Amino acid sequence: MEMGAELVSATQHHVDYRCHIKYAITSLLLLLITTKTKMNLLRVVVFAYQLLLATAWGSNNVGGGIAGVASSTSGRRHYVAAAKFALPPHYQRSQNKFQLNSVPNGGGENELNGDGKDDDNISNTNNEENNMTLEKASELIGTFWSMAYPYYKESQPGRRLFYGMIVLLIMNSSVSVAFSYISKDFWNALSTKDTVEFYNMMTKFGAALVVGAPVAVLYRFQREQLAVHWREWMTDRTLQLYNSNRVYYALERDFFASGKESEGENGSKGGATLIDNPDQRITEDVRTFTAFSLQLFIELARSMIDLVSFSFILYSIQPQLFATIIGYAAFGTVTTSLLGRSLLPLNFLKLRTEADLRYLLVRIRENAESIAFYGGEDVEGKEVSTRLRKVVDNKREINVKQRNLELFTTCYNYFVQIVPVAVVAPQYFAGSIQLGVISQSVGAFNHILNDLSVIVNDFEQLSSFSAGIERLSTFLTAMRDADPSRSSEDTLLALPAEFNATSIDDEPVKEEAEISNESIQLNLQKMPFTNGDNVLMQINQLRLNTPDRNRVLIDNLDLTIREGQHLLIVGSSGCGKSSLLRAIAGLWTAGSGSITRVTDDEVYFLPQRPYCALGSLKDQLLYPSTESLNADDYPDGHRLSRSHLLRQSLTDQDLLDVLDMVDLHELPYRFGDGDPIKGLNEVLDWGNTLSLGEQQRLAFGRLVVNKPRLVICDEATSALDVASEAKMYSLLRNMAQKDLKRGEDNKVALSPSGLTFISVGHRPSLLAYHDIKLRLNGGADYDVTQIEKQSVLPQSLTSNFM
Ligand SMILES: Nc1ncnc2c1ncn2[C@@H]1O[C@H](COP(=O)(O)OP(=O)(O)OP(=O)(O)O)[C@@H](O)[C@H]1O
Repeated sequence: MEMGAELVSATQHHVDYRCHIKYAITSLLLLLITTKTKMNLLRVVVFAYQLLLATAWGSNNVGGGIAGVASSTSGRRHYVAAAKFALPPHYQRSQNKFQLNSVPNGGGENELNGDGKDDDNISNTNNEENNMTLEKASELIGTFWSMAYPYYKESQPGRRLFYGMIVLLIMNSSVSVAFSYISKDFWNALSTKDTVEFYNMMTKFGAALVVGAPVAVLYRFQREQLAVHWREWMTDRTLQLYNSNRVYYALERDFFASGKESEGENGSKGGATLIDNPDQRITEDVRTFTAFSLQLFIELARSMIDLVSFSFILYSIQPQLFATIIGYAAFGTVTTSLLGRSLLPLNFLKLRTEADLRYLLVRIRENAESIAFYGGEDVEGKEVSTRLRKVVDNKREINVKQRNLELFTTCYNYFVQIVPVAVVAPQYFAGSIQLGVISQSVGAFNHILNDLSVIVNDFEQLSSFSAGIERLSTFLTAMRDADPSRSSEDTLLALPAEFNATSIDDEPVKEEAEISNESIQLNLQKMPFTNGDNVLMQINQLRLNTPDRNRVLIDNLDLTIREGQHLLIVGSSGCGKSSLLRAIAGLWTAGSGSITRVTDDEVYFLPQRPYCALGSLKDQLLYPSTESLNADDYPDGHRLSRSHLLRQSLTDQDLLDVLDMVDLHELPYRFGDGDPIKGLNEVLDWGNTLSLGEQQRLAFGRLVVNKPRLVICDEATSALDVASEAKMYSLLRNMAQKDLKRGEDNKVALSPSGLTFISVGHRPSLLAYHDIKLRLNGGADYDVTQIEKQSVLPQSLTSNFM
């Protein structure tokens, strides 16, 4: 029962004798909360509550109200304290202790700074930097604040939930206090054998239960509601930042280009912070951050109230005990911090080694077929064992550190029983105080120590939490750095000014995503950007490096693509054909020169292996567009991007026609058991169901639906036979010419002013569909030629589409 549990919990609090700088953290946090923000309401509420408590004690004035409280609580405490002497020396955690459960957290020192230091080796970080200095602690609190505050600032439902929780927290604490009084009087009545008072207190207890139980339940419910809402908001915000301007790609590109993946390392390279396992940061780290922050806040708020009250009590009983408690707490804090400091990087490693192991297993699952064909189980199994070994080694090391830490904390906890008695014993022997005062002193001393005991009690969890804060902030900082539309002045969770930056103005948008000196300048412009000439893309003095900047793939490239001029890029394998397309897409930015092209919504890239999204066959055709965007489908505060709304409304029959155009007319019949509409809406793992050739043809169908002006194909027909390839390119040429002749009167509307395509490929048959050929020979060696007239499209292959 909740109330009973509160009583037991309140009692256990007195037994949980461990110390620490909750003073420091509490005051810093509350100082921040009350000064850095305008949370006057919170200040007023806390103050009012303290006033309420003081008034309550004043009205209960039996030989001094406050001493009365001490007396009433210390009696219970004394029993339990005595009982604890008989217990084995281990932590006795109260119900409300922070719980990270098994969710690991971490943040490597090598990552934490984000200052470009190439301190890759995590073990090297186990040094001075791991000490929790005051400066670092305040920096940490600042970081914590920058991640926690935006939610409460921006989300109105979040604020409502928070204030509701504060009110219920205060009510809940008041209920606990009320129960402690009722309990005191109850036991007094029992000890004095006052039958009338005993039954009177029984009645009061029942009445208090009727009020108190719902309050306690509602308080917990409100807390959970807030935790869920906060997590949802923060995860969604993190995801928005992750998806904005292809930040997710930039992070992966830098991480893999650094070669860290195979080494399982982390760190920074060329000024960019390398991010391992972003998926885990978005899910686990955010969840732990929000959940633990709330628990911490609640614990601190409670402790603050407690601390103020009982400090007063202790001081009024024995002033010298006050000095002792501060000294004892300081001693415990320093020693625990020294003994436990190596847990911080170990906790970071724990998170990463587990994530690396999981990542490998996911990779094996995704590539199951290839591995099975190769019979590569043994090789994969060896790598799994290696990663598992790292997980286990790390856990063993943590166990050893924890053992050492617990040796100290256990002794420390035992000593807590003796210290206050030792301080007041001389006065007792001198006959100036009674035994009861000693019991009061021990009770109040223990109570305060418990309030001060965050670090000793929860060092590992706090260290995990602080590592988690740093890990998350490193991730948020890296995302900010990787987003060209955000500046280092932006707060960590601020959405970019232009979400999914795609220029709709006549002025070119300049994207300079590279952090180091040189980067390719990508200018996006509404087309046509050269009057009368209809230039779709212009490349000037392009030098293209690999992301690690170790190689120059293309140098001094100048190229202009006009509307209707279809370009074929050829060259030997590895010369940089696909890389050029990546640069055009804005994915690779290492190098110099400029690329000016039409805006992203006018361009469609067809990779060699098309991506099949989760969803129906219809969704595959529409990808990446969607028929509607509804704000209700997204969490509170989500900013909707409009750039991928379908430009035209298409009926199911239109989509069946599109499938027909790409020779996939039987697909919806096959998957809909004869009913094509059913087949269109069938949800399957299409990437693993369709053959690569079918997927490539489906990708051509997407062009019809999405109506781009510039199509860029990277070996997009490699899995097709020559006849099918001809059909796909005929469709492209048809789309390029049709509208120029006829306007928009087709059943399935096509590009309003034609379509131009650029292809990369090896097959000579491709020459027939293109007008210009760019041959890359490596570096600055390239040539651009007109394709000979004899490479005409065979009529037999195109007649279906013209
Ligand atoms: N992430 C990367 N980091 C460093 N080098 C890379 C990266 N990706 C590709 N490369 C290298 O860049 C070079 C060009 O690759 P690219 O994919 O552009 O070749 P390609 O001309 O398209 O070859 P193919 O015809 O075989 O597809 C290759 O030597 C490749 O090894």
